[in-house]
Amino acid sequence: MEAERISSPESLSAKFEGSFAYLTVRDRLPTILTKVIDTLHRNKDNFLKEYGEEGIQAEKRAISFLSKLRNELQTDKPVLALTDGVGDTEAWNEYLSRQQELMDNGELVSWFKSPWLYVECYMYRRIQEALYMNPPMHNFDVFNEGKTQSFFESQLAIKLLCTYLQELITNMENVTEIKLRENFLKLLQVSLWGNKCDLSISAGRDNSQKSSPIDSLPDLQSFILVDDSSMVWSTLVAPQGSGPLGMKHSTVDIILDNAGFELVTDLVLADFLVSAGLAKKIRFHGKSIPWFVSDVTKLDFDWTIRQTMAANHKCMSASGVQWKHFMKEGTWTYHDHPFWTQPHEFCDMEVDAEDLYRTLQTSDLILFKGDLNYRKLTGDRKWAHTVKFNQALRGFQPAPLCSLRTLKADVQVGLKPGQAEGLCSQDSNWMTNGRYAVIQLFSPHREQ
Ligand SMILES: O=P(O)(O)OC[C@@]1(O)O[C@H](CO)[C@@H](O)[C@@H]1O
Ligand SMILES: [Mn+2]
Repeated sequence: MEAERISSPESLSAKFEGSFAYLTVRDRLPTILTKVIDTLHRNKDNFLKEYGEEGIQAEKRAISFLSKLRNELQTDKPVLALTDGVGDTEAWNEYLSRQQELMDNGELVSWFKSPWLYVECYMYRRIQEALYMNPPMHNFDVFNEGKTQSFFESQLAIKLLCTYLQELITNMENVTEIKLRENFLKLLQVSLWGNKCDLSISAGRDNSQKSSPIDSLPDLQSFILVDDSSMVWSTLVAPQGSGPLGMKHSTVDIILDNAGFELVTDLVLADFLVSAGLAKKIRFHGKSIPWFVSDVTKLDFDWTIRQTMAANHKCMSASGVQWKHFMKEGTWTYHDHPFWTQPHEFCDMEVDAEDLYRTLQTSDLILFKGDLNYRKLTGDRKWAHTVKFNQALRGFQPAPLCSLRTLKADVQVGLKPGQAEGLCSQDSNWMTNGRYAVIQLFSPHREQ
């Protein structure tokens, strides 16, 4: 494993002028900070109503902290240690020291010189610091409005999807294995394309699902660059090559990404897995702080189930009621380990978050949703496109795992020779425009 790490390519970074990382740090991150500041301004009256003068003072201090942060970023100042003294502060500051050791010629870790993955995660953690340092604002989710809006803007697609799910469940009894497999593959793809709807890539602008998620699948098929979905199915139904369909008592872990439409697609897939007897337990993993604009927190997760239950639409509310029931009886559980909101590459997990790694080792299949998880799986490095997924994981192999990701960052491994060149000639932004996707599996049980 050590040899593999030594041969790892360089991290993506804003130091490569003109790269997507560079443009993100230069343009997208300051825009997001400006929107956060605007959100605090707009909520001034609410803070006054809720907390009186103390609320207003806290809001002012948080805004000034965030304006300073934006300035630090834009002028490429050194990255500062966190001072808020909460549970993960030390881990963050220790990670900063690690980054410092990687710098050449005594240069300081800074926004435009250090790994993009690190500084981008760090920005979201600093936004949280602005709130932690200014109670009573510490529980305020600066991204809440965008997340709830994206859920409401996708209502039609959500209703269609819930209707589709309820029909599948009603007709589940005499379904053949071929049909079951077909339905599974469809819902896996719906969950995959749900990842188009994130608000970080659009710097907070509306990016919701407007068309029918099932009807669009055939047109999207050719945009899936790596499609290991048949092997995902095999992993689910007979992981060790034994056991009849549905007898495996599998645990499936879903590492969630975005709230809004994407979360609904994940819940629908999870419902199908349980209702079809393909999984016995689903463990959802979300974020413990607001993260990358649209990522799911526990509040978003619970809110989404409540909203779905309360919908004035038969199939949607039936789905919500079922999901609430799964949570209540423990068939579904929600977890938010702090590691998910730290900047580490996942190959560090076994050492830096051993408890989480041990939990994931008990999984039969781990689904990693979204682009940021892919970046962390592959370390956000300049891999050649033909490098095997397994190699880019650099020893991160807790259990069979599958990435469901639309491409929104310039890292992609596991392509066939010539595939990337072909894509480049058709669409020069293929790695970052979210039009393409992968369903990419690593399984210790199969030859890589
Ligand atoms: O993980 P997600 O929600 O699919 O994507 C998050 C994301 O849009 O944020 C970054 C842009 O700031 C991109 O690298 C990345 O694709
Ligand atoms: Mn996200």
